[in-house]
Amino acid sequence: MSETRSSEAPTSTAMSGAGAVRDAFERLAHDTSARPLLVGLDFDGTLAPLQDDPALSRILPAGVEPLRTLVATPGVALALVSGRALHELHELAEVPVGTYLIGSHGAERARVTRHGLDRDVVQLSDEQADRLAELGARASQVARGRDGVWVETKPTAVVVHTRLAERDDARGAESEALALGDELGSGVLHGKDVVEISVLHASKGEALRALRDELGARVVVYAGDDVTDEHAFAVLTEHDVAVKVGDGETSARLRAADPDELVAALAALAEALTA
Ligand SMILES: O=P(O)(O)OC[C@H]1O[C@H](O[C@H]2O[C@H](CO)[C@@H](O)[C@H](O)[C@H]2O)[C@H](O)[C@@H](O)[C@@H]1O
Repeated sequence: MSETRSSEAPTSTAMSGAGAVRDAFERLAHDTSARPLLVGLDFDGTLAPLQDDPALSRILPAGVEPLRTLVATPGVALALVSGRALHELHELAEVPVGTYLIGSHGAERARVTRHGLDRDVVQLSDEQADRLAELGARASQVARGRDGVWVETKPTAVVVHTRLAERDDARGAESEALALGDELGSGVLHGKDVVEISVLHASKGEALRALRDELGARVVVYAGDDVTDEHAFAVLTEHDVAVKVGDGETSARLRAADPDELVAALAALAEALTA
């Protein structure tokens, strides 16, 4: 039933080096034809270092001010594009008013306003809601008896987390979760120590492309760390800027070593935009 989205093998090796991303961002800031500019950023592993407990994830302090500057710059739009449930992304990311939030890998969308979230509400059909409930129950069975494996429930998906489990338990749980996704899901994402089974078709790539079209963005910057971010890289053009954060195969042309390096490059972008 499902479509597994993590197996689309990225092919190229990104250009690394602390200066490469910063240089590309600075060039973009000085190129006035690159407006409207849309900056899309993944959250976990990109703006926020990975944590054993997802509730503890926070944007790096050095990233807060650059994001404010991006949103305040005419001709520039900021979007966080995450697998997180929208309400959770809003709470954890603490982004400025005006930021677009894309949650649940594209299934949810909102804009941050002074009065809270202006959001599109996700409506599950009865069939989808029933399937989500069944997925939750079946995912709990996958976790049962496996130390460190636990289940997160989101508005459109369940996630089997394995970061805290020993290798055999993690592998066993991931393999059973993938099979469960094939049986009952509409889409399966195999990310970093997570298998996410959704009852809706959605992807970061489709959501990013829709936002780009709405805003009429001429250039898009997108940065992300996980295999699920490859779907966003895949919709970019040769004029856009794709940045893989951390290790791993990717179709992105540039690579930042970690969230610290990415955030430093965002600071350079913000500074160049206001110079
Ligand atoms: O698209 P993202 O913003 O990267 O969100 C993807 C998933 O993020 C969370 O899991 C990941 O981060 C956790 C906290 O650092 C980490 O413990 C886990 O191993 C990572 O996969 C979140 O819990 C998931 O629901 C998101 O889909």
